[in-house]
Amino acid sequence: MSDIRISGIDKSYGQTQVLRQVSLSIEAGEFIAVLGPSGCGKTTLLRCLAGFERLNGGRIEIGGETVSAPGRHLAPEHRGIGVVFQNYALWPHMSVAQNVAYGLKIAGIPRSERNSRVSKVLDLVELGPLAHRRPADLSGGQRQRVALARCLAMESRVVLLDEPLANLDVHLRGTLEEEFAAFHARSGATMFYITHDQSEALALADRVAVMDKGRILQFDRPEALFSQPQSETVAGFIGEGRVLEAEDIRPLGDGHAAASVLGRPVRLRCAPGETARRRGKIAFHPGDLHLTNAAEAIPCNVTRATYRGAYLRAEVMAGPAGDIPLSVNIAAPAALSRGQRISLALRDGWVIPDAAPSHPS
Ligand SMILES: Nc1ncnc2c1ncn2[C@@H]1O[C@H](COP(=O)(O)OP(=O)(O)OP(=O)(O)O)[C@@H](O)[C@H]1O
Repeated sequence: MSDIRISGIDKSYGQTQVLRQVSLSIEAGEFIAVLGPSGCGKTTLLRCLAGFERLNGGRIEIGGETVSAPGRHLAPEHRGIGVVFQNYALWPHMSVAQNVAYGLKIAGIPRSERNSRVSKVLDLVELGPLAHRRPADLSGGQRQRVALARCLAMESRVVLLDEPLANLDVHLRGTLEEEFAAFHARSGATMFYITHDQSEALALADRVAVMDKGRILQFDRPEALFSQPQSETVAGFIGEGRVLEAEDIRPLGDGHAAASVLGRPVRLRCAPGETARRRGKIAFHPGDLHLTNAAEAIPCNVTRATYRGAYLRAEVMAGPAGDIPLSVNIAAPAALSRGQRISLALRDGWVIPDAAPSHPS
């Protein structure tokens, strides 16, 4: 079994602490993504897991075996891990087949078995006809598939992917997202995918760890990150999330709470343990705001309206003082113009828990 337990790891380079008490518990066969802005420590976390870095504290176990801990450091080649780097790390002087075979050769697999494994995995990733090409004569997507074939050939039970779609065009990214999902289904490997692109993370992963400044803020299913963020940072980071102040929050006992937002009564979702509070923060998305004629709506002034095909995107200034910027998507056909007064109703939102745990794991 290739479950991964990362427990309270710290990593510093000189005086700079890059990872702070990072803990993640990943089930065997799970596809998880680590999502965070540039410089938050994603690659460092991957390098620690792969064994390219030693820890300053904490422990990493893979399949029940301690691979990193104080006084213990298992070499990368003994961790049963495959890594797909952004630049694919292919040997330029070797053919596709030789690149895939190389790890097997180093591991001492006899030639006949090597050859049969290589041709099998190249067929799986549909590169059989290109087996004799050099990496320089392949497209970016094909090189990516060679890197995946290498993990398949090594029968890696854990595959780490470091921003594998960066630098590729939108069309190819879509195709390769499907490729990763298919690879995961076929291999049953535990996948650890790092990216700063939330659409990739949300589309591919069973669970996503949101990381900022060397810490894990929340490790959850994509839907939970979107609809039940545990902190303002996560709320603002996922899906154009917006955070606003709410007053007089009163839980109703059914997973909802009544509150006042921008001086208007609203009904929101909340955590089961939520208690009555005078003030708090709420999270919502542009799609939660709707045009309305209701008397209790939020008055707004349109500052910009942009045609987006299926909907019109409006930027408005809202609230009694007209000083709160909001974004709203209005279903087509719609016509709005700058300076127009409209009324919006907030139909959904989430009360951000007050004292958020760092993450559930
Ligand atoms: N070998 C190193 N020596 C010193 N500092 C380092 C080293 N490697 C990384 N850092 C620093 O650690 C921090 C985290 O870097 P890391 O590459 O892990 O971030 P990241 O989230 O992967 O960023 P990106 O998405 O830009 O690759 C950065 O401030 C970086 O400058």
